[in-house]
Amino acid sequence: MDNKVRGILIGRMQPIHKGHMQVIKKILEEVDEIIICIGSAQLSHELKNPFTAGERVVMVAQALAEEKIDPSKYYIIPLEDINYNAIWTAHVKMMTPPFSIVYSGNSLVKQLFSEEGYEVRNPPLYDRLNLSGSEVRRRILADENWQELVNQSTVDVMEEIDGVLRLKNLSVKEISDI
Ligand SMILES: Nc1ncnc2c1ncn2[C@@H]1O[C@H](COP(=O)(O)OP(=O)(O)OP(=O)(O)O)[C@@H](O)[C@H]1O
Ligand SMILES: NC(=O)c1ccc[n+]([C@@H]2O[C@H](COP(=O)(O)O)[C@@H](O)[C@H]2O)c1
Repeated sequence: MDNKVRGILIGRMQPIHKGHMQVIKKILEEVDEIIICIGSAQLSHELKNPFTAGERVVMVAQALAEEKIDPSKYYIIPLEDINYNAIWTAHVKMMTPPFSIVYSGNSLVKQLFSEEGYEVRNPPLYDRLNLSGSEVRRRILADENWQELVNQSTVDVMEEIDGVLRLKNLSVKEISDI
């Protein structure tokens, strides 16, 4: 198709946070273009996966714009899960521009792509104690400072979609379902 070196980063981005942003910048030092794949696109309105694929696309796009990352350097692709791990890499390949390097810290993702002969790189984890989607969601529910873990544009999108209230309602529902 062309001879650009592309890397792919797959994560649920529930929501995108400053750890994702740092790793995206690091990957862009190593490849011509990055494919940012928003995983488990079919999931939303769950405590672990509160935001829709569409909302996550907006959060990712606006955070990248806020960081002034050249839009010609990335693709944002939502990707649904499928039931069959053995053919998942083919599903990813079908839905994305061609890529040769896979960046992931997820052992299953690494195993599936290595078995298919892809080069797999383990990107560094930045301030992992604080920079994770789980910690952002925990702080939202605990009324702690989650805003410092994400870009200002993500705080703005959360406000637009009433994301804090959604998460709190989901946690009430989960407790009442027990
Ligand atoms: N702090 C971080 N530093 C660097 N990369 C990160 C960091 N957090 C996540 N990533 C990258 O994002 C990918 C996973 O994305 P995902 O959105 O699932 O992140 P997460 O923060 O671990 O989410 P959750 O806590 O909701 O499970 C990982 O494979 C890793 O490459
Ligand atoms: N069979 C499948 O659909 C399959 C297999 C491996 C990973 N995935 C997805 O890839 C993403 C990996 O992200 P994490 O590194 O955050 O777990 C998740 O959305 C996960 O569901 C899907």
